[in-house]
Amino acid sequence: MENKLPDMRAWIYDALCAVILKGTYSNLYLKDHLDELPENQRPLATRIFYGTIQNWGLCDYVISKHTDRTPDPKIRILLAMTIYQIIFLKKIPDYAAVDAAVKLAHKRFRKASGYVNGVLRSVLRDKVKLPSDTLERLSVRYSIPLWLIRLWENHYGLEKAEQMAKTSNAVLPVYVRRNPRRIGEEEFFADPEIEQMDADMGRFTGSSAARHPFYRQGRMSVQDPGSFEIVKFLDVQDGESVLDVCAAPGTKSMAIAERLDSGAVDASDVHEHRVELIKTDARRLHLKNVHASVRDARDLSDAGLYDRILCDVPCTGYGVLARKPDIKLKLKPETLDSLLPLQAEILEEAAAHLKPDGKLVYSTCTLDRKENEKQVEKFLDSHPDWQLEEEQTVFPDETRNGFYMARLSRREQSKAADDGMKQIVQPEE
Ligand SMILES: C[S@@+](CC[C@H](N)C(=O)[O-])C[C@H]1O[C@@H](n2cnc3c(N)ncnc32)[C@H](O)[C@@H]1O
Repeated sequence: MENKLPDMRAWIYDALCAVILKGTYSNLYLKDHLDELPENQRPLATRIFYGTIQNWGLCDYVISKHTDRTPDPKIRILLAMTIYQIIFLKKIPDYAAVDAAVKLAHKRFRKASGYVNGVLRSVLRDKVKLPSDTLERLSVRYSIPLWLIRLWENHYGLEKAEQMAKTSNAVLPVYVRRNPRRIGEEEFFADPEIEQMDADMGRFTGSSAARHPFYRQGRMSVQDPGSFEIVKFLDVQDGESVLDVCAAPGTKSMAIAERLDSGAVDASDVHEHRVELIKTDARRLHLKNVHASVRDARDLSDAGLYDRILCDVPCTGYGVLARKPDIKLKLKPETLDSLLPLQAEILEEAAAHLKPDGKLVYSTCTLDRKENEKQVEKFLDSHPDWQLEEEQTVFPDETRNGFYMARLSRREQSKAADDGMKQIVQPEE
């Protein structure tokens, strides 16, 4: 009988071609295609797939040391995924990884199989030395471009730069957030696949959170603890009105709305298809207090005043590289400062919609002072009636993503000035 199951390495190779050559998002590719593999092959295939993406720069460096030719992009992918296995996967014998690659090369691009064999045999024979310069070594070892390692060292010091580079390759745990409206703490954490961290968050130890009954029943969501910190930092009180101006896919909006008995969240985003994600998730979680709409945060002229505003602005995403390894493939120095004007405009526009006593949180999932501290400093310089209540940088580590958050409010004096009637003196009769 003909075997209809795909060869695992051919499957991984096709998956990497889709991500690296066509720009398909890795998580979406897995969502649509992982079940083509037998269940017992999925964890290893996922590891090799993500591992190759995370270590793309290192694998490419090794290739460059073993061949004078620039390989065809497809052959480079096959070489890289095999080198990843040779360097990192102790359980796979080197010869097995190389044989599988040569067989696949023979099937897919017959003529080049000799070249693939030659490069890989050379990799097995001679170990590659990493550069001796510290920053260059970090750059190659963790597949982060040198300009970004330099930026991190410059902004946060060498130790933190190394931590960020290292954890960009971490395999982070999956965390789940309890929906307190639909399930009590005791029942939630009695589930054998959820390890309790605090009253709301747990570590998910099962194979798929999205297939867990609690997820389908709207009793839990997937969220990184660093992202949930931003929600807590916004400090929303029951009954308050909340505006989330860059809300899609809605993770933080949902976390806020679940914790309100009264009060509502206006969750808007500029991309229509992403606003659909907010609506779908609000339905799944049975949240009627989330109002999703398409809106450019640079023009909120149709919005009123709010008690709490969240500006979770688009950013370079250097804090979430471990969970979104595709970002590593697209890192380019020219994109570095490209979002600064948009972030500043969003903050400026949103601030005009805060009630006098309200609080606004500006947050990013990146580690870059220009997008974080400097952005807030610039805002405060041009708004002397505002103050920084608190700011926090959460560095990514082996357990979670990295984030920046700053809570801003108006100063006491300006609150009084905003309350116009107190300043009016009645004319004498
Ligand atoms: C960091 S993500 C937000 C994540 C979201 N807060 C959550 O917790 O699920 C940034 C969002 O900003 C949106 N965005 C980009 N430019 C925008 C603009 N001009 N106005 C509103 N949203 C924008 C993007 O579509 C993206 O969904």
